[in-house]
This record gives sequence, structure tokens and C-alpha cells, in this order.
Amino acid sequence: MMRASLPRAGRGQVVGLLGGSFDPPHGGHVHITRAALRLFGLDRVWWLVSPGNPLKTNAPAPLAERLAAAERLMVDPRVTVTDIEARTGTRYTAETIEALMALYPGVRFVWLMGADNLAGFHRWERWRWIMETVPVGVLARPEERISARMSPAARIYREARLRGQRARLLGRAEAPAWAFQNLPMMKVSSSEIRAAGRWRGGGHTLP
Ligand SMILES: Nc1ncnc2c1ncn2[C@@H]1O[C@H](COP(=O)(O)OP(=O)(O)OP(=O)(O)O)[C@@H](O)[C@H]1O
Ligand SMILES: O=C(O)c1ccc[n+]([C@@H]2O[C@H](COP(=O)([O-])O)[C@@H](O)[C@H]2O)c1
Repeated sequence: MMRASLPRAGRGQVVGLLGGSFDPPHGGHVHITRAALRLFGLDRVWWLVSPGNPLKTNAPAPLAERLAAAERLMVDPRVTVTDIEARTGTRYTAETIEALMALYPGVRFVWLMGADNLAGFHRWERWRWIMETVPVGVLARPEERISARMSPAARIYREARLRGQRARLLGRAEAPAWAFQNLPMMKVSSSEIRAAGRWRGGGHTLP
């Protein structure tokens, strides 16, 4: 079931995009969203609840259940939970960003992700295009700081990193630009919650 309308954004606004399976959403997602708003100079964050991660083989719980859980958890007027990837029919992040740029001319998008995703970012479809097109904000995640910092993406784009206080300029920066933000970390993940049987939507596997 899809949402009735697309999220709104005005020209010149800076919108952070947090893509994820959110299977289920948890406090770590809320924590990094608030940190990103504060630290990267963002006006809004949209949670892009993914119909399915292209690199994951297990199907997530139904999209409607994940959206509903995300809306219950993330209550902040600056944050919108959206199923926009189901509407645009895009799965790969590069395609999604392309579609959003066409739908929202004049809006500045920033891609957000946890450090675990920076570590494997070079395996994403057209990842260099993403780096060259939108600023990228990376939030520290337990046990992932070193692998993220040593990753091919971090090494190749070393010069484009905004360090320290300059991370606040990320939202207005021209790509390539990225920032790695250390913050008090929350050791929580969707997989742990599913493994503990605390998510009734879990346990779906692809045929
Ligand atoms: N505790 C956390 N700290 C920092 N980043 C996080 C945390 N939890 C999730 N993220 C980031 O949020 C985004 C969406 O995460 P996702 O929905 O895949 O949750 P997850 O907990 O990583 O799921 P799974 O355990 O199934 O891989 C990703 O960029 C991920 O790196
Ligand atoms: O575009 C890709 O190649 C790609 C590969 C892996 C993950 N992603 C995106 O990264 C986000 C986090 O994914 P996940 O499954 O770790 O929650 C989500 O928006 C995915 O669509 C994108």
C-alpha cells in the first residue's frame, strides 16, 4: 500500500536522505537522524523506507508494516517517513537520487548513511556518480569506524572530506564532499532485533 502524497520540499532547502530497510526501525536510526540534522546543516531528513536492498537476499517485512513502525518511532516535524522508492520504482540509490533530483528541482539532497555502509560503498551501483553528485554524511557505527575510514571510498575521496567543524557546511557544499561524524554510538541493529524475535514482521525469506 502506497502513501497518498509525496513529501514536500521548497527550493533551496537541504534534505538529508536516510535510506534503509528499517526492518525494523530502531533507536539507532532516530539517533543518527537527529545527529545529522544538527551536525550537517540539514533542514529536513527523509527516511527512504526501501522496498528491498539490492544487495540483500532476504526479503524484508512488508513495506506497509515497516512504514507504520517508522512513523510510530520517528516523531519529529523535521523528519518525514516516505515510501518514495516504491513510487519511483527505483532500487539502486543512484537511480533514486536521479529521480528525486528530477522531481524536486532546486532542492539540495545529502545522502546519509552509517559507517558500515561507507565500508562497502564501492560495491554500490554507480557509487562514484553518487559521490560526485550529492554530499554524503556518514555517522559512526559501533565496530565500523576503522573499516569505514580505510575503505576505498574514503581513500579515493580523501581530499573531499570536510573535517571537524567544517562538517556543518556539508548541506551547502558542492559534491564531491563528505563528512564522517563521530558521535556517541548506539549498539543496536535491525538484525539483532530480528534475531531476538522482537519484530513480528521478521522472518520473511525470498522463494
Ligand atoms: N546503530 C546505528 N548507528 C549508526 N548507523 C546506523 C545504526 N543503525 C542503522 N544505521 C544506518 O542506518 C541506515 C539504515 O539502516 P538499516 O535499515 O539497514 O538498519 P540496520 O540496523 O543496519 O539493519 P540490519 O541489521 O538488518 O543490516 C544505514 O545507513 C545504517 O548504516
Ligand atoms: O545502490 C546500491 O547499489 C545500494 C546497495 C546497498 C544499499 N543501498 C541502499 O543503502 C541503504 C541502506 O541499506 P540497508 O539495506 O543496509 O538498510 C538503502 O537505501 C539501500 O537502498 C544501495
